[in-house]
Amino acid sequence: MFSLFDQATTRYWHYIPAAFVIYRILHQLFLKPLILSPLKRVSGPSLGHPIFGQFLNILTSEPGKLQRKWAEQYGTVVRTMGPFGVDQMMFLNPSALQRILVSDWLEYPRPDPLRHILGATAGYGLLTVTGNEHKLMRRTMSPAFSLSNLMAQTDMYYPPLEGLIQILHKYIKSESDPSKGTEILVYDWISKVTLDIICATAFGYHPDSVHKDDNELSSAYHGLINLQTGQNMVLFAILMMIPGFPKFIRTRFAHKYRKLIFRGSMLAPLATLVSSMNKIMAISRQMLDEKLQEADVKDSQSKKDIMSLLVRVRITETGNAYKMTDQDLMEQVLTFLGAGHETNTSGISWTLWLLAAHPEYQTRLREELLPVIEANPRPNHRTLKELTLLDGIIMESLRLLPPVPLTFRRSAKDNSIDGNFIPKGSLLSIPIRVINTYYEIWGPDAQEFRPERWSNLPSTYNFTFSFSSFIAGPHSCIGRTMAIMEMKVIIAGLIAHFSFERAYEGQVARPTAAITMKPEDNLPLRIKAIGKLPIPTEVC
Ligand code: HEM
Repeated sequence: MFSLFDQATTRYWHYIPAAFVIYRILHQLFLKPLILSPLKRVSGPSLGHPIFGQFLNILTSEPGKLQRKWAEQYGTVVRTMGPFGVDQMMFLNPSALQRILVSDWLEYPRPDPLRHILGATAGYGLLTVTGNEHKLMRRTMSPAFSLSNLMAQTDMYYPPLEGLIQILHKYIKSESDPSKGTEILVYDWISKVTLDIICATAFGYHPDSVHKDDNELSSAYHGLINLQTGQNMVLFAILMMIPGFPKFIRTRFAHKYRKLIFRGSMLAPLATLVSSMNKIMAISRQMLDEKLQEADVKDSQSKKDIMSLLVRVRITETGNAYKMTDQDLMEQVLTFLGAGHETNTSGISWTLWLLAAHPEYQTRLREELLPVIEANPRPNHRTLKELTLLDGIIMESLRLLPPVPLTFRRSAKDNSIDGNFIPKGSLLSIPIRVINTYYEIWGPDAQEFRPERWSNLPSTYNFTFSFSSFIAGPHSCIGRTMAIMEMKVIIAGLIAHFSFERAYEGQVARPTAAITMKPEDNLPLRIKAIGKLPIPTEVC
C-alpha cells in the first residue's frame, strides 16, 4: 500500500514544477492583465497579442499612428498591454510628463531592453547611464554643448555641405536635359553629410564620406541604419532581455562566428549588427587613440571638437569632476556618432520632404535665404537664428515628423501618476509624435504643415511639454541646439541652390518605426538647379 502511494507521489511530484511554470505563465499573460492588474479599469484598446500585447502593433505600424488613434478615442491616459503581460501606460498630460521626465526622473529610468539596444548601437555612454553617474557625466559634457562652443563650430558644417552641393550640380549637369534636374535618394546623401559633420565637430576627424563611396565608417552605419525595422526592434528587444546577451554580441567570439551563430533569415540581422558595430568600434578606437596622443601637444588646447574638450577635462580637472576611463571615452565616441548622426539625417530629410510637398513654402524660404547667402555663402549662427521662416519650417518639421517618434520609461517602484496607481515594472510610453500633433494642444490643424504657427503659438501650448521632439528633463537631448543649428545650415544651403520636388506622382511619406523615424524608401526626390548662386569651388 505504502509503496504504491510512494510510487504515485514520486510520479506526480515531477509535475509540480511544470504545473508551477504553467501557472506563472497563465498568471502573467492572462490573470494579471485581465483580472488582477490595478490598471484594468483604465480605458484603452484590447489587450492584443497574448505574448506581445500591443507592442508588436506599435512597432510595426507607422510611428505614432495607433497611439494617436487611441488618444483620440480614450483621452490623455491610455492603458495598453506591453510584452509578456506587462502593463503599458501612455500619458499626454503635462502634469504626468513632468513627474516621469523631470521631477521624479530617477524613479522612471529607461527600460533595460531599450538601454541595451541603445548601448549596442550607440555605446554605453550618456544615453544609457542613469542616477548619479548620469548627473556627473552630463555635467562634465555640458560645456562641450554650450552655445559659445557650438557657435565656434558652425564653420565646420560647411565643407561637407559644399561638397554635396558640388556633387549634386555635377549630377544635374551630366543629365541629357539638365533643365529637368535629376533624382536622388535624399536620405543616403544627407546621411553622408551629417556623418562628416558629427565626425568633424565631435572628434576633429574628417572621413569625407560625401566624396568617398567606399568609406568604411559610412558603410558600417549604412548597414546598421538599414536594420531599423519594427520587426528587428522587437527581435532585438527580446534578445536583449537574455542575461549576458548584450555583452556577448560585443565579444570577439561573437564577431568571429557571427555567421554561424546568427543563421537563418530571422537571426541574420544580428550578424549585420555585430559586424557593423565591430567596424564602428574599431574606427572609434582609432579616433580616440589619436585624440589621446594629441592631448599632450600644446596646440590641442585650441581644438573645439567635443572629444578634445573631454580629454582635456580628464587631464586637468581635479575634485569631483567625472573622470572618464579610456573605455568611458570610447563609449562616448560611439554615443555621439549614434545619437548625433541618424537623428539629424532624419530631421533634414523630412524637412526636404515637407518642402517638396509644399512648394509655396519652399519658394518663400528661398526668397528669405538668397539675399543672406549672396551676401555671405557661410552665414553664421546669429544670422541664421534671425531667419523666422527658416526657424518656423525647421520647428514645424521636427514637430510633425520627429526623428525620435517614441521612447519608453519603466516604473522602478510602485507609484501613482495623475491618480492612477502604477505598479513597479510597468512600461510608460512617451508618445513624442502624438504629443507634438495632439489637437487639444495644437488645434484642429494640428497635423498640417503650417510653419507660421511658431510665430503665434496657441494659448494651450506648454513650453516644456507640448513639443517633445527632444523631450524634457535631465535626460533631454544634450545635442538639441547643435541639431537645430545643423539642420538650418544644411536646409539653407540646399534650398538656396536647388528646388526639391516629389520624384513621382502620388508619392507619399513612408516613415518607418524603429528608434529613429527614417523614410522606408530612403526618400527619392527630384532636384533642379536654381542657378542664382555660384557653385562652391573650394572645399576646405
Ligand atoms: C534632430 C536631431 C535630434 C533629435 C530629434 C534628438 C532627440 C533626442 C531624444 C528624444 C532624446 C531622449 C531619448 C530618451 O530619453 O529616450 C535624446 C537624447 C540624447 N541625444 Fe539627441 N537628438 C538629436 C540630435 C542629437 C545630437 C546632434 C547629439 C549629439 C551630438 C545628440 C545626443 C544625445 C544624447 C547624448 C542623448 C542622451 C541624453 C541624456 O540621457 O542625458 N542628439 N535625443
